[in-house]
Amino acid sequence: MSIPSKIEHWGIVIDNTTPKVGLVDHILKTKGTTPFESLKGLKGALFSPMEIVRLLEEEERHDNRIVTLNTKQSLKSMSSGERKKALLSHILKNNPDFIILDNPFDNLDSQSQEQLAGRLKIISKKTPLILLITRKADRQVFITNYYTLKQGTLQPLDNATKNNLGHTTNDYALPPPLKPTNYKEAVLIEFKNVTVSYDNRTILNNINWTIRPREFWQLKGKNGSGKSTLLSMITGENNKGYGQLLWLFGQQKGSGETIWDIKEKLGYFTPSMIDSFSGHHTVEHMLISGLYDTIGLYIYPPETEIQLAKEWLQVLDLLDFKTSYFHDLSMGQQRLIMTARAMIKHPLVLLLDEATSGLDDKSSALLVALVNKIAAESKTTIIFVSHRHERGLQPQFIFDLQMTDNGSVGKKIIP
Ligand SMILES: Nc1ncnc2c1ncn2[C@@H]1O[C@H](COP(=O)(O)OP(=O)(O)OP(=O)(O)O)[C@@H](O)[C@H]1O
Repeated sequence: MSIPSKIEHWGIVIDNTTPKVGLVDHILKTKGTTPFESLKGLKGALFSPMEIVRLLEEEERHDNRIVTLNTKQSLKSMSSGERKKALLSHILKNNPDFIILDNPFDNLDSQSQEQLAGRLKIISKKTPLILLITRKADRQVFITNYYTLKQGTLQPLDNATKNNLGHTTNDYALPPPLKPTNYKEAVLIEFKNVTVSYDNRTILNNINWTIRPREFWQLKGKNGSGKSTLLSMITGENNKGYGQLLWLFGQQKGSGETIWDIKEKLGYFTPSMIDSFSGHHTVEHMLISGLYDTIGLYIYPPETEIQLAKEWLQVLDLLDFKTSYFHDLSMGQQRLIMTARAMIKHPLVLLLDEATSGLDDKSSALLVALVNKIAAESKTTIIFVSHRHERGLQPQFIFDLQMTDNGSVGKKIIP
């Protein structure tokens, strides 16, 4: 197909209530009509988290390595930033006529965001791009036409929507735990000179990190710096901690603790937990399931737990959705519920891994407000992982993974 001489690009500002699959279908169906007249007859490619989930499933279920065919590393073992780079390179190899990019900057550290912005600018000279974005900061200079979806049709973005960054919180107190903790030690987690390597490549170099009760940490670091690796050593999912000086809740790693001993003390949320969850559970039951360390509830809960869920829903301002199905909520609402689900038992440590990725500004602000509230009103230690400078987040400490040729070193920063 021939590409028109004047290349047009579109930015579509979406929020977490926008049905993205429907939007992409809409764009593909309406190419050739306003505002996509110039795409008539052209063949597009999709760059999106949904596409990465699909490729991961291809790899997992059918051993079909589409994107990483010529590399040693599987998509699964790549960091999220590396996955995005691999997908974009794969798409470009196929020379699409236009590309729809769903929140391409999400999950990228600031340097990778700049690199991607530079790459897109170059691509934009030859290929029409349609950018779906949820964050104002992700607008690109080469895009002059911004749209938003209203009642199923795309309309030029008005100033009111452009500046809609408001958020609300309410004054309900955080519900207390059903069972108070009896943890008495001064330290919760301790890494002493911990080093992790994969395939002779050092990822984490001599990490020293002491985490105490009631602390509020942000874990930062560029893509591939080892944040997920470090977290997986805390959750017990990574066996690289064995034989190292790593203590979890007073016990040295590998000294007989079970994964359930650890899970009991942790509350954990990362958005991929929702991607892979397809059950039909009510919002109330999703919340209560955090008390059982399951995702979704498989028993009838006692009255005390139903009451507790109600109090949490009041805090979240979602009481009206108590009996709705979890999967019918917007993405922003789902993230609030999953954060509260991870917190409902008042774990010793609440781990939130990229909890705001893909959220629009308003939903991110609500989630950040909830996390700050948890920090202020509970005894739980928080570890919040995010690439973005999260506006309004109030951590006491930052653990910064700084990449070197010999793996990342960790630095404690007081913001
Ligand atoms: N099982 C594995 N085999 C080989 N390499 C791995 C494996 N797991 C992680 N890595 C590599 O270790 C490095 C750190 O990955 P990790 O996912 O911990 O980074 P990250 O800081 O969480 O990145 P991102 O912000 O992009 O998610 C990456 O280069 C990744 O490719």
